[in-house]
Amino acid sequence: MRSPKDFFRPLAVGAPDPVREIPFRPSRMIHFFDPSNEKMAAKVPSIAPKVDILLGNLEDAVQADRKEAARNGLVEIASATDFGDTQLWTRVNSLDSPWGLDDLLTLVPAVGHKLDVIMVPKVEGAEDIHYVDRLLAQLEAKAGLERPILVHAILETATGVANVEEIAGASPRMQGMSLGPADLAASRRMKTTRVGGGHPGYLVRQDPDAANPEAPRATYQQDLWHYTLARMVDACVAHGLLPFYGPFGDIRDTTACEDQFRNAFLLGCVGAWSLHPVQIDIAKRVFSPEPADVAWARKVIDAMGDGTGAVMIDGKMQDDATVKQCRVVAELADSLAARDADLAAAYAAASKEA
Ligand SMILES: CC(C)(COP(=O)(O)OP(=O)(O)OC[C@H]1O[C@@H](n2cnc3c(N)ncnc32)[C@H](O)[C@@H]1OP(=O)(O)O)[C@@H](O)C(=O)NCCC(=O)NCCSC(=O)C[C@](C)(O)C(=O)O
Ligand SMILES: [Mg+2]
Repeated sequence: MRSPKDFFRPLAVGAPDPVREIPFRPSRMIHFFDPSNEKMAAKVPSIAPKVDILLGNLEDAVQADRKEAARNGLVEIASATDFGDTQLWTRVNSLDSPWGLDDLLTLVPAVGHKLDVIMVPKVEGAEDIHYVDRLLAQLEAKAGLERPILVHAILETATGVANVEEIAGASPRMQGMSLGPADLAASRRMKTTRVGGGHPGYLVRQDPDAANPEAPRATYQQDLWHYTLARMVDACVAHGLLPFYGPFGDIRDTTACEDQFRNAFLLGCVGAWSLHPVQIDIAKRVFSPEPADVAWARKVIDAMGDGTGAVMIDGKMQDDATVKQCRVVAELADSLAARDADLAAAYAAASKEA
């Protein structure tokens, strides 16, 4: 293990200094596109201003014989497009694949100055992050990059979940994590064939009615992903990283997608993946606090003065802890509103009414 004194030293001579804190930028959705798919690639300039993060996917969902086309397509798109304040990410192929190394060797010199974050799939432990960390430092030094490229891990194997804390703390480059429910289900031998979301068979059933044991008993579908997501959120927050829900594969079921995203939002995630244009607005809506909640948060912050003591507002007790909860909501609203005029107007109107 590196000494804490060395943790923030560059891992290659000439590489940029590692960041001390992960910058928070609006991150409500990571929109996936396949750079080898001409139709999707053609939509990039019009989608970029509508999303917080655009991700050129090189891994799963790109056919094996299209891997090079996807890699080269991403270089072309990244070079030709002005992304404004939208972040550009990529998901490279896994470290044990025939393509992962070439992805990094191609992308960093060619478009490293445009890439904010590299998503690494199937991360199993700190050793995977250490490998990428050193390699990126060497490539950054060689390319003369002035800011470090950050790393995002997908949690999609049982071993990765078991090692989630050490992955989160493996490098100052660690920006965040996402849940990978499809690979994780396979790795754990779970018996769901869905990509994220609930399952009708994973339920609890109401007790029988003693007076009428044969009467139908209500069942309640449970969240298969709650445990993993909660562990991931804690590991991320403990290490100053941003947690994201991953993909929701049932594109047509926009209602269940919204529910799953909202659970993740309430639990502490900053965003989710959008796999199809229809999921962009769902993520935008869900991961932006409700105007009424923002107005309430501001009211509590105003009433709490220096943030200590206890007061009653509209019948509810407020104190040093609740003002912190309210600051979380208000600060997120402020950072989103700074980039979104409609949201800024909605928050201002709701605060005026409150
Ligand atoms: C689901 C699919 C096949 C339906 O694609 P479609 O063409 O059948 O859908 P459509 O409704 O007919 O599409 C309408 C239009 O939108 C376009 N379009 C469609 N999607 C996009 C997009 N993302 N970005 C930009 N444009 C898009 C599409 O090209 C079409 O354009 P057109 O009107 O000109 O004909 C398609 O949306 C798609 O391929 N999405 C990305 C899938 C992906 O990236 N999967 C990997 C992430 S999930 C994962 O890896 C799991 C994980 C974490 O690893 C793990 O849990 O283990
Ligand atoms: Mg996967």
